[in-house]
Amino acid sequence: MAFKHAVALTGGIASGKSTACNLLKLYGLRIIDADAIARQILDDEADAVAELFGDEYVADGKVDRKRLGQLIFSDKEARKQLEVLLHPKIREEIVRQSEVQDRLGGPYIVDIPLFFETGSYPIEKVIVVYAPRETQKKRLIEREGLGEEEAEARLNAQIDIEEKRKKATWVIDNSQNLKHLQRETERIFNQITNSR
Ligand SMILES: CC(C)(COP(=O)(O)OP(=O)(O)OC[C@H]1O[C@@H](n2cnc3c(N)ncnc32)[C@H](O)[C@@H]1O)[C@@H](O)C(=O)NCCC(=O)NCCS
Ligand SMILES: Nc1ncnc2c1ncn2[C@@H]1O[C@H](COP(=O)(O)OP(=O)(O)OP(=O)(O)O)[C@@H](O)[C@H]1O
Repeated sequence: MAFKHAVALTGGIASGKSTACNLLKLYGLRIIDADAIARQILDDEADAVAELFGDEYVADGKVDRKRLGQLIFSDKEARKQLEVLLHPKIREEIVRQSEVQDRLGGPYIVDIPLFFETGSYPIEKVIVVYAPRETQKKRLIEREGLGEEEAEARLNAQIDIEEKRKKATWVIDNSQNLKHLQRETERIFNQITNSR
């Protein structure tokens, strides 16, 4: 069963999904945030994380996200293990929240960074927040203080942004400044509401 009123929002790492969602919120759209759900679930799974990867990844009962990020973006096998632990639970919670929002009617946004990678969400309309790979990399390095190599590893952990762009129902172009992103977001908000 597809979620009739849902619009998925995805993109690449640091392409501007959260920034675009904050702007869409200003138009009154409801947002389900997969990263926030994933954060909560990871905290609940601290014991399992320690068992899988070692006690050094947990301090005072909380997962050391920075340290875990360094591991999982440089080690494909570890990333797979973390995904096997978290993704079914993340999916379950997103589906639960989408059922609630679908009953309320639409449209509403489901911000899922790995929408195409997981391929497991019954949502037909998809916004891709687009910025070219080099721009993603620059913003990622600035935001996280990463080195070039670490940023490349994070980009390589996802389907390339050009591929995602081709599969979009709508593209929000975030290759320029924030003023431009505001105009893009308004344009897509109008298209979402007019397409119904
Ligand atoms: C590894 C973790 C602890 C790093 O935390 P950190 O605070 O540094 O990053 P944050 O959670 O803000 O994620 C930033 C971005 O990284 C990308 N990302 C996260 N996990 C993955 C992954 N498994 N594969 C590819 N990209 C990923 C997404 O674009 C996400 O938006 C965290 O990303 C995590 O728990 N990942 C596994 C859960 C997951 O797959 N989340 C993606 C959303 S469903
Ligand atoms: N148009 C823009 N111009 C300059 N900086 C921007 C622009 N859009 C977003 N940024 C900055 O780039 C970084 C990435 O943006 P944001 O956090 O919204 O991306 P994201 O896709 O949600 O990232 P992630 O995949 O890591 O969750 C942030 O530091 C944000 O402030």
